[in-house]
Amino acid sequence: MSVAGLSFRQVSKRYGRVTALDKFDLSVEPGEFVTFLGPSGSGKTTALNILAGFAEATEGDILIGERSVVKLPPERRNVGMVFQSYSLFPHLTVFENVAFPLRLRSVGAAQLTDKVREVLRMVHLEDFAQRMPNELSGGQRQRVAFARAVIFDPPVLLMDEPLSALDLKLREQMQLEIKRYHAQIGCTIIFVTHDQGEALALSDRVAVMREGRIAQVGTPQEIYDRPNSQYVAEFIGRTNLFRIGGGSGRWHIEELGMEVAPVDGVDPQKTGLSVRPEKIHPVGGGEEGQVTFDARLTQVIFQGDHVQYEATSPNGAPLIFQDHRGPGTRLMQSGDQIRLGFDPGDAVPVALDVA
Ligand SMILES: Nc1ncnc2c1ncn2[C@@H]1O[C@H](COP(=O)(O)OP(=O)(O)OP(=O)(O)O)[C@@H](O)[C@H]1O
Repeated sequence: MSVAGLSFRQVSKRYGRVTALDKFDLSVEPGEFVTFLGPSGSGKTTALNILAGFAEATEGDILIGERSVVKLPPERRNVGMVFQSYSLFPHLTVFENVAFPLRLRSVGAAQLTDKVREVLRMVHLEDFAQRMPNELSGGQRQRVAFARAVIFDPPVLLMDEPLSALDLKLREQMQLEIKRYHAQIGCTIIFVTHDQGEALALSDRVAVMREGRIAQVGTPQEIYDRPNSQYVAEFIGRTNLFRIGGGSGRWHIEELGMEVAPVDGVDPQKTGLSVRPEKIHPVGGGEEGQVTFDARLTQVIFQGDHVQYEATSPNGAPLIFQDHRGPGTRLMQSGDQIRLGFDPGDAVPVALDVA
């Protein structure tokens, strides 16, 4: 099987006065697993539909491999698809649904049967080959759709919320299957989800979308550890966002009533400091080099392996932090006065949303 990279080049899509995609630019390497992540309406499905050929770009170009595909119908783009809108054929059995792409390609009977069995085994549906789609659960249908999409070893596989109908356990199982499939076959995958955990778990790179554009694209670790903006920091996981006040010289963190060293080349007017909850810890006092401050606990949420705390700073700003529990750790109580601290290196400058 050949593996193809792809690129969106300044692709825009307008529906009347709505701009669903706005000069969208992205290059994906052959074999890469890239996820489009973003809130409802940010343009994820539009980007995938245009790549698949189900919608036409208003302007711009799309390349799969070296070839522009914008003039090709969906079936000539040679991509596998698991789309909610691209449902199973209701009058065909599971076996025939899955075999369909091979019949289109005139694959011989023996090879076809072997291959259908193999992919049905992969999605744990080998005993369901003779069922009709209306005799399956939503999750089973999604797995048949996945089997049908991958059966012809497509160089590019597109998936739009393929796991949304599954319960948590099955969802995690299918995530592993998709990861295993990708590691084994190495095709290029474009995956759409609004589940950030799923995006971080599966992808080589995540493109965080906002109003038809990419707000940030990077590895899951880059996106989580080094968000470039308040939008990305708040969309991926939870964070504490501190405002910077004061003039030149040292920066004044308003919420904590304290000063920190400025970061070169960063405009404090347009910048906040994002500190992830797990980077803030209770401290004994006087920790060298740490930013430390007083707080009062307002909420203690026990989560098994860790505890999630909510607190307020002396000037009433809300804070969140979490602690992993060592053996015999005493849980703090709501109302406790504590001292918290973080390493200044864990405060990431992020562009503030313009009000
Ligand atoms: N056929 C259409 N006609 C008019 N507007 C559309 C059409 N399809 C999408 N839009 C608009 O384009 C924008 C992007 O929609 P899109 O479906 O790409 O978002 P999404 O990020 O996939 O959202 P969701 O997570 O809800 O599926 C939205 O404002 C949507 O209302």
